[in-house]
Amino acid sequence: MGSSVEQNILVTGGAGFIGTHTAVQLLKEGFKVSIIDNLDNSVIEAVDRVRELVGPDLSKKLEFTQGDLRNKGDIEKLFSKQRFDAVIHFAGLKAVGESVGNPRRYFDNNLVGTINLYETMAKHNCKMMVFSSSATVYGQPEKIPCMEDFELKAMNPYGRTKSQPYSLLWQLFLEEIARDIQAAEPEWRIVLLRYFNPVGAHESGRIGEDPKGIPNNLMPYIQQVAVGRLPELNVYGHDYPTEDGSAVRDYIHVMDLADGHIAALRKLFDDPKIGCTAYNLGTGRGTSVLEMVAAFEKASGKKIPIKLCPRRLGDATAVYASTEKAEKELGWKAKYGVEEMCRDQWNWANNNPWGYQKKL
Ligand SMILES: NC(=O)c1ccc[n+]([C@@H]2O[C@H](COP(=O)([O-])OP(=O)(O)OC[C@H]3O[C@@H](n4cnc5c(N)ncnc54)[C@H](O)[C@@H]3O)[C@@H](O)[C@H]2O)c1
Ligand SMILES: O=c1ccn([C@@H]2O[C@H](COP(=O)(O)OP(=O)(O)O[C@H]3O[C@H](CO)[C@@H](O)[C@H](O)[C@H]3O)[C@@H](O)[C@H]2O)c(=O)[nH]1
Repeated sequence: MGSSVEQNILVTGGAGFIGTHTAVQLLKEGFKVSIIDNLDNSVIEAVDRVRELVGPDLSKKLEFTQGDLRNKGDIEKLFSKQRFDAVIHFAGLKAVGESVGNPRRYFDNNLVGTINLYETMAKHNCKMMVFSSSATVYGQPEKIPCMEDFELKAMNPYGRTKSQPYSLLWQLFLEEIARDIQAAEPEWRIVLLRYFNPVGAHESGRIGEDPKGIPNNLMPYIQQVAVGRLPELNVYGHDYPTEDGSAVRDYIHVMDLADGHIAALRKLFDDPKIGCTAYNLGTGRGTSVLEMVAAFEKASGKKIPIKLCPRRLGDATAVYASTEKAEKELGWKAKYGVEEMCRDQWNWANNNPWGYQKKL
Protein backbone atom coordinates (compact mmCIF):
# COMPACT_ATOMS: atom_id res chain seq x y z
CA MET A 1 0.00 0.00 0.00
CA GLY A 2 1.16 3.54 -0.61
CA SER A 3 1.12 6.17 2.11
CA SER A 4 -1.94 5.93 4.29
CA VAL A 5 -1.74 9.60 5.25
CA GLU A 6 -4.89 10.77 3.56
CA GLN A 7 -6.91 7.58 3.82
CA ASN A 8 -10.17 8.26 5.55
CA ILE A 9 -11.75 5.45 7.54
CA LEU A 10 -15.28 5.34 8.92
CA VAL A 11 -15.33 3.40 12.20
CA THR A 12 -18.83 2.39 13.27
CA GLY A 13 -19.11 1.60 16.98
CA GLY A 14 -15.76 3.31 17.46
CA ALA A 15 -16.56 4.47 21.00
CA GLY A 16 -16.73 0.86 22.20
CA PHE A 17 -14.10 -1.49 23.59
CA ILE A 18 -12.41 -2.69 20.40
CA GLY A 19 -13.27 0.49 18.47
CA THR A 20 -11.40 2.86 20.81
CA HIS A 21 -8.25 0.74 20.78
CA THR A 22 -8.40 0.45 17.00
CA ALA A 23 -8.98 4.21 16.61
CA VAL A 24 -5.79 4.92 18.57
CA GLN A 25 -3.75 2.62 16.33
CA LEU A 26 -5.35 3.96 13.13
CA LEU A 27 -4.55 7.55 14.06
CA LYS A 28 -0.99 6.62 14.99
CA GLU A 29 -0.62 4.95 11.59
CA GLY A 30 -1.66 8.17 9.86
CA PHE A 31 -5.24 7.39 8.92
CA LYS A 32 -8.07 9.87 9.28
CA VAL A 33 -10.82 8.45 11.46
CA SER A 34 -14.49 9.25 11.64
CA ILE A 35 -16.44 7.48 14.37
CA ILE A 36 -20.18 6.98 14.34
CA ASP A 37 -21.63 5.57 17.55
CA ASN A 38 -25.02 5.89 19.23
CA LEU A 39 -23.37 5.49 22.67
CA ASP A 40 -25.77 2.68 23.46
CA ASN A 41 -22.96 0.68 25.08
CA SER A 42 -20.28 3.34 25.45
CA VAL A 43 -19.62 6.87 26.67
CA ILE A 44 -18.18 9.98 25.06
CA GLU A 45 -15.45 9.99 27.72
CA ALA A 46 -13.91 7.00 25.89
CA VAL A 47 -13.54 9.06 22.72
CA ASP A 48 -12.07 11.94 24.72
CA ARG A 49 -9.48 9.54 26.09
CA VAL A 50 -8.59 8.38 22.59
CA ARG A 51 -7.92 12.04 21.81
CA GLU A 52 -5.84 12.39 24.94
CA LEU A 53 -3.79 9.29 24.04
CA VAL A 54 -2.95 10.38 20.51
CA GLY A 55 -2.31 14.02 21.41
CA PRO A 56 -3.60 17.28 19.96
CA ASP A 57 -2.14 16.96 16.45
CA LEU A 58 -3.49 13.53 15.61
CA SER A 59 -6.74 14.40 17.36
CA LYS A 60 -7.45 16.83 14.54
CA LYS A 61 -7.82 13.78 12.31
CA LEU A 62 -10.50 12.26 14.54
CA GLU A 63 -14.14 13.15 14.13
CA PHE A 64 -17.01 11.83 16.26
CA THR A 65 -20.68 11.74 15.32
CA GLN A 66 -23.37 10.52 17.65
CA GLY A 67 -25.61 8.59 15.29
CA ASP A 68 -27.44 5.32 14.90
CA LEU A 69 -26.96 2.86 12.04
CA ARG A 70 -30.62 1.95 12.27
CA ASN A 71 -31.30 5.44 11.00
CA LYS A 72 -30.13 5.60 7.38
CA GLY A 73 -30.23 9.40 7.50
CA ASP A 74 -27.45 9.43 10.12
CA ILE A 75 -25.15 7.42 7.85
CA GLU A 76 -26.14 9.32 4.73
CA LYS A 77 -25.27 12.61 6.41
CA LEU A 78 -21.71 11.41 6.99
CA PHE A 79 -21.20 10.02 3.50
CA SER A 80 -22.60 13.11 1.83
CA LYS A 81 -20.04 15.29 3.64
CA GLN A 82 -16.87 13.32 2.86
CA ARG A 83 -15.39 10.41 0.99
CA PHE A 84 -14.45 7.30 2.92
CA ASP A 85 -11.83 4.89 1.61
CA ALA A 86 -13.07 2.04 3.80
CA VAL A 87 -15.33 1.21 6.73
CA ILE A 88 -14.48 -0.77 9.86
CA HIS A 89 -17.80 -1.98 11.17
CA PHE A 90 -17.84 -2.60 14.93
CA ALA A 91 -21.29 -1.24 15.77
CA GLY A 92 -23.46 -3.96 17.18
CA LEU A 93 -25.05 -5.29 20.31
CA LYS A 94 -23.26 -8.26 21.79
CA ALA A 95 -24.83 -9.31 25.10
CA VAL A 96 -25.55 -12.98 24.62
CA GLY A 97 -28.05 -13.27 27.48
CA GLU A 98 -30.10 -10.26 26.46
CA SER A 99 -30.23 -11.39 22.84
CA VAL A 100 -32.01 -14.59 23.89
CA GLY A 101 -34.76 -12.62 25.61
CA ASN A 102 -35.01 -9.92 22.99
CA PRO A 103 -34.03 -11.28 19.56
CA ARG A 104 -35.98 -8.57 17.70
CA ARG A 105 -33.82 -5.85 19.22
CA TYR A 106 -30.71 -7.76 18.11
CA PHE A 107 -31.93 -8.41 14.59
CA ASP A 108 -33.05 -4.81 14.24
CA ASN A 109 -29.84 -3.32 15.53
CA ASN A 110 -27.31 -5.71 14.07
CA LEU A 111 -28.94 -6.76 10.81
CA VAL A 112 -30.91 -3.64 9.84
CA GLY A 113 -28.04 -1.39 10.94
CA THR A 114 -25.57 -3.36 8.84
CA ILE A 115 -27.81 -3.43 5.77
CA ASN A 116 -28.33 0.34 6.02
CA LEU A 117 -24.57 0.71 6.14
CA TYR A 118 -23.98 -1.46 3.03
CA GLU A 119 -26.66 0.45 1.11
CA THR A 120 -25.20 3.83 1.93
CA MET A 121 -21.68 2.62 1.16
CA ALA A 122 -22.81 1.28 -2.22
CA LYS A 123 -24.61 4.52 -3.03
CA HIS A 124 -21.43 6.48 -2.39
CA ASN A 125 -19.22 3.91 -4.09
CA CYS A 126 -17.29 3.03 -0.95
CA LYS A 127 -16.98 -0.74 -1.24
CA MET A 128 -14.31 -1.78 1.22
CA MET A 129 -15.28 -3.15 4.58
CA VAL A 130 -13.64 -4.78 7.58
CA PHE A 131 -16.29 -6.60 9.56
CA SER A 132 -16.21 -7.80 13.19
CA SER A 133 -17.06 -11.44 13.20
CA SER A 134 -16.41 -13.93 15.94
CA ALA A 135 -15.07 -17.37 16.73
CA THR A 136 -18.66 -18.06 17.68
CA VAL A 137 -19.28 -18.95 14.01
CA TYR A 138 -17.33 -22.19 14.62
CA GLY A 139 -19.87 -23.29 17.23
CA GLN A 140 -18.56 -26.34 19.06
CA PRO A 141 -15.64 -27.21 16.82
CA GLU A 142 -15.00 -30.93 16.33
CA LYS A 143 -11.35 -30.21 15.71
CA ILE A 144 -9.01 -27.56 17.04
CA PRO A 145 -7.35 -25.32 16.07
CA CYS A 146 -10.22 -23.70 14.14
CA MET A 147 -9.37 -23.11 10.49
CA GLU A 148 -11.13 -20.51 8.41
CA ASP A 149 -12.34 -23.09 5.91
CA PHE A 150 -14.15 -25.18 8.51
CA GLU A 151 -17.76 -25.70 7.63
CA LEU A 152 -19.78 -23.23 9.67
CA LYS A 153 -21.70 -26.06 11.19
CA ALA A 154 -24.03 -23.89 13.12
CA MET A 155 -25.68 -23.05 9.81
CA ASN A 156 -27.23 -26.49 9.61
CA PRO A 157 -30.39 -26.97 11.65
CA TYR A 158 -28.91 -29.70 13.83
CA GLY A 159 -25.93 -27.54 14.69
CA ARG A 160 -28.19 -24.63 15.41
CA THR A 161 -30.30 -26.36 17.98
CA LYS A 162 -27.70 -28.61 19.50
CA SER A 163 -24.51 -26.70 19.65
CA GLN A 164 -24.95 -23.05 18.84
CA PRO A 165 -26.58 -20.56 21.15
CA TYR A 166 -29.57 -19.36 19.13
CA SER A 167 -28.76 -15.86 20.23
CA LEU A 168 -25.57 -15.74 18.22
CA LEU A 169 -27.06 -16.65 14.88
CA TRP A 170 -27.03 -13.05 13.76
CA GLN A 171 -23.25 -13.17 13.62
CA LEU A 172 -23.51 -16.01 11.09
CA PHE A 173 -26.21 -14.18 9.15
CA LEU A 174 -23.99 -11.14 8.90
CA GLU A 175 -21.17 -13.23 7.47
CA GLU A 176 -23.59 -14.75 4.96
CA ILE A 177 -24.88 -11.32 3.96
CA ALA A 178 -21.31 -10.13 3.37
CA ARG A 179 -20.53 -13.15 1.20
CA ASP A 180 -23.75 -12.74 -0.80
CA ILE A 181 -23.24 -9.02 -1.44
CA GLN A 182 -19.68 -9.57 -2.57
CA ALA A 183 -20.66 -12.50 -4.80
CA ALA A 184 -23.36 -10.42 -6.50
CA GLU A 185 -21.20 -7.28 -6.80
CA PRO A 186 -17.60 -8.47 -7.17
CA GLU A 187 -16.14 -4.98 -6.83
CA TRP A 188 -16.75 -5.19 -3.08
CA ARG A 189 -13.75 -6.07 -0.94
CA ILE A 190 -14.70 -7.41 2.46
CA VAL A 191 -12.57 -8.87 5.24
CA LEU A 192 -14.38 -10.80 7.97
CA LEU A 193 -12.28 -10.85 11.11
CA ARG A 194 -13.18 -13.70 13.42
CA TYR A 195 -12.12 -12.55 16.84
CA PHE A 196 -11.39 -15.17 19.44
CA ASN A 197 -11.61 -13.78 23.01
CA PRO A 198 -10.51 -10.13 23.14
CA VAL A 199 -9.17 -9.04 26.54
CA GLY A 200 -6.66 -6.62 28.04
CA ALA A 201 -6.51 -2.88 27.55
CA HIS A 202 -4.28 -0.12 26.19
CA GLU A 203 -1.01 -0.12 28.12
CA SER A 204 -1.67 3.41 29.38
CA GLY A 205 -4.63 2.17 31.43
CA ARG A 206 -6.70 5.07 30.02
CA ILE A 207 -9.02 3.02 27.78
CA GLY A 208 -10.41 -0.47 28.33
CA GLU A 209 -13.57 -2.55 28.44
CA ASP A 210 -16.38 -1.09 30.52
CA PRO A 211 -19.44 -3.32 30.31
CA LYS A 212 -22.77 -2.10 31.64
CA GLY A 213 -24.26 -4.20 34.43
CA ILE A 214 -22.85 -7.54 35.50
CA PRO A 215 -20.29 -8.73 32.95
CA ASN A 216 -20.98 -11.87 30.91
CA ASN A 217 -17.41 -12.42 29.85
CA LEU A 218 -14.66 -13.90 31.94
CA MET A 219 -12.06 -11.15 32.10
CA PRO A 220 -14.32 -8.19 32.89
CA TYR A 221 -15.88 -10.36 35.59
CA ILE A 222 -12.49 -11.25 37.12
CA GLN A 223 -11.52 -7.59 36.96
CA GLN A 224 -14.60 -6.57 38.92
CA VAL A 225 -13.89 -9.21 41.56
CA ALA A 226 -10.32 -7.89 41.83
CA VAL A 227 -11.49 -4.33 42.53
CA GLY A 228 -14.15 -5.46 44.99
CA ARG A 229 -17.22 -4.77 42.87
CA LEU A 230 -18.17 -8.47 42.85
CA PRO A 231 -17.50 -10.99 45.63
CA GLU A 232 -16.32 -14.04 43.69
CA LEU A 233 -15.99 -15.56 40.26
CA ASN A 234 -18.33 -18.34 39.21
CA VAL A 235 -16.26 -20.83 37.24
CA TYR A 236 -18.67 -22.39 34.77
CA GLY A 237 -17.65 -26.01 34.37
CA HIS A 238 -14.93 -28.00 36.12
CA ASP A 239 -15.62 -31.36 34.52
CA TYR A 240 -14.60 -30.62 30.94
CA PRO A 241 -12.18 -33.07 29.35
CA THR A 242 -9.33 -30.57 29.67
CA GLU A 243 -6.23 -30.64 31.83
CA ASP A 244 -7.77 -28.88 34.81
CA GLY A 245 -11.44 -29.50 33.96
CA SER A 246 -12.22 -25.87 33.03
CA ALA A 247 -12.96 -24.68 29.48
CA VAL A 248 -10.21 -23.51 27.14
CA ARG A 249 -10.27 -20.36 25.00
CA ASP A 250 -7.91 -18.34 22.83
CA TYR A 251 -7.57 -14.98 24.60
CA ILE A 252 -6.16 -12.18 22.48
CA HIS A 253 -4.85 -8.79 23.59
CA VAL A 254 -7.08 -6.00 22.30
CA MET A 255 -4.03 -4.08 21.01
CA ASP A 256 -3.05 -7.07 18.88
CA LEU A 257 -6.63 -7.14 17.67
CA ALA A 258 -6.46 -3.43 16.82
CA ASP A 259 -3.31 -4.01 14.79
CA GLY A 260 -5.08 -6.90 13.04
CA HIS A 261 -7.62 -4.36 11.72
CA ILE A 262 -4.86 -2.24 10.26
CA ALA A 263 -3.35 -5.30 8.58
CA ALA A 264 -6.81 -6.11 7.20
CA LEU A 265 -7.28 -2.58 5.85
CA ARG A 266 -3.92 -2.75 4.11
CA LYS A 267 -4.94 -6.04 2.57
CA LEU A 268 -8.15 -4.47 1.29
CA PHE A 269 -6.31 -1.58 -0.30
CA ASP A 270 -3.60 -3.80 -1.80
CA ASP A 271 -5.43 -6.84 -3.04
CA PRO A 272 -8.11 -6.32 -5.67
CA LYS A 273 -8.79 -10.06 -5.60
CA ILE A 274 -9.56 -10.29 -1.90
CA GLY A 275 -13.30 -10.74 -2.52
CA CYS A 276 -14.90 -11.63 0.79
CA THR A 277 -12.34 -13.39 2.96
CA ALA A 278 -12.39 -14.50 6.60
CA TYR A 279 -9.39 -14.44 8.92
CA ASN A 280 -9.05 -15.67 12.48
CA LEU A 281 -7.61 -13.19 14.94
CA GLY A 282 -6.32 -15.24 17.85
CA THR A 283 -2.99 -16.25 19.31
CA GLY A 284 -3.28 -19.94 18.48
CA ARG A 285 -2.86 -20.79 22.16
CA GLY A 286 -5.52 -22.16 24.45
CA THR A 287 -5.77 -21.11 28.10
CA SER A 288 -8.19 -22.58 30.62
CA VAL A 289 -10.44 -20.52 32.90
CA LEU A 290 -8.42 -21.59 35.94
CA GLU A 291 -5.14 -20.72 34.23
CA MET A 292 -6.54 -17.30 33.38
CA VAL A 293 -7.55 -16.75 37.01
CA ALA A 294 -4.04 -17.72 38.16
CA ALA A 295 -2.42 -15.40 35.59
CA PHE A 296 -4.63 -12.50 36.70
CA GLU A 297 -3.86 -13.15 40.38
CA LYS A 298 -0.16 -13.06 39.56
CA ALA A 299 -0.45 -9.83 37.56
CA SER A 300 -2.60 -8.05 40.13
CA GLY A 301 -1.38 -9.51 43.40
CA LYS A 302 -5.08 -9.95 44.27
CA LYS A 303 -6.73 -13.16 45.34
CA ILE A 304 -9.74 -14.00 43.14
CA PRO A 305 -12.15 -16.15 45.15
CA ILE A 306 -13.85 -18.71 42.93
CA LYS A 307 -16.93 -20.88 43.11
CA LEU A 308 -17.02 -24.03 40.99
CA CYS A 309 -20.36 -24.10 39.16
CA PRO A 310 -22.05 -26.26 36.52
CA ARG A 311 -21.24 -25.66 32.85
CA ARG A 312 -22.83 -22.68 31.12
CA LEU A 313 -25.39 -23.63 28.48
CA GLY A 314 -24.01 -23.57 24.94
CA ASP A 315 -20.34 -23.27 25.97
CA ALA A 316 -17.74 -25.18 23.98
CA THR A 317 -15.04 -27.26 25.70
CA ALA A 318 -12.02 -25.87 23.92
CA VAL A 319 -11.71 -23.30 21.13
CA TYR A 320 -8.55 -21.82 19.73
CA ALA A 321 -7.47 -20.41 16.42
CA SER A 322 -5.28 -21.52 13.63
CA THR A 323 -3.33 -18.33 12.98
CA GLU A 324 -1.63 -19.48 9.79
CA LYS A 325 -3.87 -17.72 7.29
CA ALA A 326 -3.67 -14.31 8.98
CA GLU A 327 0.09 -14.66 9.35
CA LYS A 328 0.59 -15.62 5.75
CA GLU A 329 -1.91 -13.35 4.02
CA LEU A 330 -2.19 -10.36 6.35
CA GLY A 331 1.37 -10.47 7.66
CA TRP A 332 -0.11 -10.18 11.14
CA LYS A 333 0.67 -12.17 14.26
CA ALA A 334 -0.30 -11.54 17.88
CA LYS A 335 2.59 -10.19 19.93
CA TYR A 336 1.20 -10.46 23.43
CA GLY A 337 0.63 -13.42 25.71
CA VAL A 338 -1.61 -14.00 28.69
CA GLU A 339 0.85 -12.28 31.03
CA GLU A 340 0.63 -8.95 29.16
CA MET A 341 -3.14 -9.33 28.75
CA CYS A 342 -3.57 -9.65 32.53
CA ARG A 343 -1.04 -6.91 33.28
CA ASP A 344 -2.86 -4.40 31.06
CA GLN A 345 -6.32 -5.50 32.14
CA TRP A 346 -5.28 -4.99 35.76
CA ASN A 347 -3.68 -1.62 35.01
CA TRP A 348 -6.97 -0.47 33.45
CA ALA A 349 -9.01 -1.90 36.36
CA ASN A 350 -6.76 -0.52 39.04
CA ASN A 351 -6.81 2.98 37.56
CA ASN A 352 -10.51 2.88 36.66
CA PRO A 353 -12.25 0.57 39.12
CA TRP A 354 -15.61 1.92 37.96
CA GLY A 355 -14.71 2.08 34.31
CA TYR A 356 -15.33 5.46 32.73
CA GLN A 357 -17.61 6.51 35.57
CA LYS A 358 -16.00 9.07 37.82
CA LYS A 359 -17.50 7.70 40.98
CA LEU A 360 -19.96 5.15 42.29
N1 LIG B 1 -15.69 -8.01 22.51
C1 LIG B 1 -15.80 -9.25 22.09
O1 LIG B 1 -15.54 -10.18 22.83
C2 LIG B 1 -16.22 -9.56 20.68
C3 LIG B 1 -15.96 -10.82 20.16
C4 LIG B 1 -16.36 -11.10 18.86
C5 LIG B 1 -17.01 -10.13 18.11
N2 LIG B 1 -17.25 -8.92 18.65
C6 LIG B 1 -17.95 -7.90 17.84
O2 LIG B 1 -17.08 -6.79 17.70
C7 LIG B 1 -17.83 -5.58 17.68
C8 LIG B 1 -17.26 -4.62 18.71
O3 LIG B 1 -17.28 -5.24 19.97
P1 LIG B 1 -16.93 -4.46 21.29
O4 LIG B 1 -16.49 -5.47 22.28
O5 LIG B 1 -16.06 -3.30 21.01
O6 LIG B 1 -18.37 -3.99 21.71
P2 LIG B 1 -18.86 -2.59 22.35
O7 LIG B 1 -20.26 -2.77 22.78
O8 LIG B 1 -17.87 -2.12 23.34
O9 LIG B 1 -18.79 -1.63 21.08
C9 LIG B 1 -19.81 -1.59 20.12
C10 LIG B 1 -20.22 -0.14 19.93
O10 LIG B 1 -21.23 -0.06 18.94
C11 LIG B 1 -22.17 0.92 19.36
N3 LIG B 1 -23.43 0.62 18.69
C12 LIG B 1 -24.23 -0.46 18.87
N4 LIG B 1 -25.30 -0.39 18.07
C13 LIG B 1 -25.16 0.74 17.33
C14 LIG B 1 -25.94 1.35 16.32
N5 LIG B 1 -27.08 0.83 15.89
N6 LIG B 1 -25.50 2.52 15.79
C15 LIG B 1 -24.36 3.08 16.22
N7 LIG B 1 -23.59 2.55 17.17
C16 LIG B 1 -23.97 1.38 17.71
C17 LIG B 1 -22.22 0.81 20.87
O11 LIG B 1 -22.66 1.99 21.50
C18 LIG B 1 -20.75 0.51 21.19
O12 LIG B 1 -20.02 1.68 21.47
C19 LIG B 1 -19.28 -5.97 17.94
O13 LIG B 1 -19.93 -6.04 16.70
C20 LIG B 1 -19.18 -7.35 18.54
O14 LIG B 1 -20.31 -8.15 18.28
C21 LIG B 1 -16.86 -8.61 19.91
O1 LIG C 1 -18.24 -15.42 34.90
C1 LIG C 1 -17.74 -16.21 34.09
C2 LIG C 1 -17.67 -15.91 32.71
C3 LIG C 1 -17.14 -16.85 31.86
N1 LIG C 1 -16.67 -18.03 32.33
C4 LIG C 1 -16.08 -19.02 31.40
O2 LIG C 1 -14.99 -18.43 30.75
C5 LIG C 1 -14.89 -18.92 29.40
C6 LIG C 1 -14.90 -17.74 28.46
O3 LIG C 1 -16.19 -17.14 28.53
P1 LIG C 1 -16.53 -15.70 27.89
O4 LIG C 1 -15.53 -14.70 28.32
O5 LIG C 1 -17.96 -15.41 28.18
O6 LIG C 1 -16.31 -15.94 26.33
P2 LIG C 1 -16.94 -17.07 25.37
O7 LIG C 1 -18.11 -17.70 25.97
O8 LIG C 1 -15.79 -17.91 24.92
O9 LIG C 1 -17.42 -16.26 24.13
C7 LIG C 1 -18.36 -15.20 24.28
O10 LIG C 1 -17.66 -14.05 24.37
C8 LIG C 1 -16.75 -13.88 23.30
C9 LIG C 1 -15.92 -12.72 23.66
O11 LIG C 1 -16.76 -11.62 23.93
C10 LIG C 1 -17.53 -13.70 22.01
O12 LIG C 1 -16.63 -13.69 20.94
C11 LIG C 1 -18.42 -14.86 21.83
O13 LIG C 1 -19.24 -14.57 20.75
C12 LIG C 1 -19.24 -15.11 23.07
O14 LIG C 1 -19.90 -16.35 22.96
C13 LIG C 1 -16.08 -19.86 29.22
O15 LIG C 1 -15.65 -21.17 29.45
C14 LIG C 1 -17.06 -19.46 30.33
O16 LIG C 1 -17.87 -20.50 30.79
C15 LIG C 1 -16.72 -18.34 33.67
O17 LIG C 1 -16.31 -19.41 34.09
N2 LIG C 1 -17.26 -17.41 34.51
